[in-house]
Amino acid sequence: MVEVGFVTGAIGRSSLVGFSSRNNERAVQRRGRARVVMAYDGSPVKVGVLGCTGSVGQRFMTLLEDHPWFDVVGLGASPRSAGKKYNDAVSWKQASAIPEKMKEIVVSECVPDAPAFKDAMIIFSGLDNTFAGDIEDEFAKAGKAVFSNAKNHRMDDDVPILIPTVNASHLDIIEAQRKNKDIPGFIITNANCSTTAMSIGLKPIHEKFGLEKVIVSTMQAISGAGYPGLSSMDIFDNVVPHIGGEEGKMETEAKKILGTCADGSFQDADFMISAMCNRVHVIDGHTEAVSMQLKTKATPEEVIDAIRSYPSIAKSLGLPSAPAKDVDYNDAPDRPQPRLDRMVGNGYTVTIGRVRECNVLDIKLVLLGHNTIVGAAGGSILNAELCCVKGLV
Ligand SMILES: NC(=O)C1=CN([C@@H]2O[C@H](COP(=O)(O)OP(=O)(O)OC[C@H]3O[C@@H](n4cnc5c(N)ncnc54)[C@H](OP(=O)(O)O)[C@@H]3O)[C@@H](O)[C@H]2O)C=CC1
Ligand SMILES: N[C@@H](CC(=O)OP(=O)(O)O)C(=O)O
Repeated sequence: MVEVGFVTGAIGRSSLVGFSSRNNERAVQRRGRARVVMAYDGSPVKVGVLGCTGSVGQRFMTLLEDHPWFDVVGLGASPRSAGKKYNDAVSWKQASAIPEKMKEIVVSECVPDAPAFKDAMIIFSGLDNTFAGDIEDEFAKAGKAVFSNAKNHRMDDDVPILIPTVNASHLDIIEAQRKNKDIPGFIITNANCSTTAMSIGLKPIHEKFGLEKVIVSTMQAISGAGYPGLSSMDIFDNVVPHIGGEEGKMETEAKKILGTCADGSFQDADFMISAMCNRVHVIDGHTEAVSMQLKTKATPEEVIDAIRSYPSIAKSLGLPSAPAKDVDYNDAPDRPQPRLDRMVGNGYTVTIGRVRECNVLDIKLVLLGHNTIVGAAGGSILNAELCCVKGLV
C-alpha cells in the first residue's frame, strides 16, 4: 500500500475518496484526515490547453483524447490561430490523426476570461516561452491550476519543477507559492526535456550511491526545437553542436529537481554538473551519454541493480498515464536507440543502457527519453494527475 498523504487546498473540488490498493475497497474519507491512501474519484475534470497548435500542444491533443479523468473544453494559441477551428489552425505533424473531438473546437486567445476557459480547472501550457510567463501568471491569478512546459517560471523560488517519480514531495511548496504570490491558483512546471530524461535516469543512482560529479553530452531530437524548427538545410546529414541556453538549463534545473523541499523552500542537490548539448538528425527522443562520480563507489552491476529495482512510483501513486516502469534497463550492447526505444511505456519510460566503468569518473551510461511525451506534454499530464490524487485540484 502506498501512502499518498493529506488532502488540502483543492481547487473547486471536494469529492476525493479513500482507496485501498490491496483490497480495492473504496470508502468516502473526510477531508484533512492524515495518512490515508487517496485516489481520485474519477469524475471528469475540465481542462484547457494553451499552445495547442505547437509540437507540445499537438502531443497534448493525442494524450488527452481518451484520458480517463481530463476533458478538454478549451484550446488557446496565438492571435494568428484564434477564431479558427482547431482543424484549420493546426499544421498537424503527429503519426496518428487529429482527434475527432478536437477538430471542431474553436481556438481562443490565451486569456483566462475567454468563455472556453471559464470552467477549466486545469490549464496545460505548451506556450512559446516569449509569452508563456505572463499568460501563465494570469491564469493562476484567475484560480487555475497551471501545468507549464515553458522555462519562464522553472527557477522561481516557490515553483516546483515536478517529476512525480523523482520529487513528488516538492508539491509541498504550493502552499508557500499561493501565499507569496497571493493567488488562488498555482503554477507547476516541467523540466527542460533533456533534464527530465536525465533526472529520471539518474534518480535511482543518486538515491542509492549519491552523485558527486556528472558530465552529460546530449543528442537531441529535431522536435525539441518546436515546429517548424530547424530548416532541412541545417539539420539534414548533420549534427549541430549548439542549442541556445540548453546547457545552462540542464545544469541548474537538475540540481533543483534532485534537491529537497522543506519549510517552504528548495535546497539544491550538491553535485557538480557539466552539460554539452547537440541537435541530431532524429525526429523524437533525446539520447544522452552520461559519466558520473559517485559519493559511495559502486560496480556497474550494483548500478544496474539500483536501476532495475527502482520502484514504479508513478504507477504506485495510481496515476492513470503512468508506465509500468518509470525507468528501465536494456542490457543489449547497442541500446537504447531513439527509433527503437522512445515509445517504451508509451513514451513515459526512460530507458538506460550500456552501464559500464568509466576510466576518468566512476560509471558511464546512455539514457533515452521521449522529449515531447515524458519530457513535455506527458510529463505535465502526470503532474496534473498527481495533483488530483493529492487533492490539489
Ligand atoms: N518541443 C519539446 O520537446 C519541448 C518544448 N518545451 C517547451 O514547451 C513550449 C512549447 O514548445 P513547442 O511546442 O516545441 O513550441 P512551438 O513553437 O511548436 O509552439 C508554440 C505554441 O505557442 C503559441 N504561441 C505563439 N505565440 C503566441 C502568443 N503571442 N500568444 C499565445 N500563444 C502563442 C503557438 O500558437 P500559433 O500556432 O498560433 O503560433 C503554438 O501553439 C516552449 O516553451 C518550449 O520551450 C519543453 C520541453 C520539451
Ligand atoms: N530546448 C529543448 C526543448 C525546449 O524547448 O526546452 P525548454 O523548454 O527548456 O526551452 C530542445 O531543443 O530539445
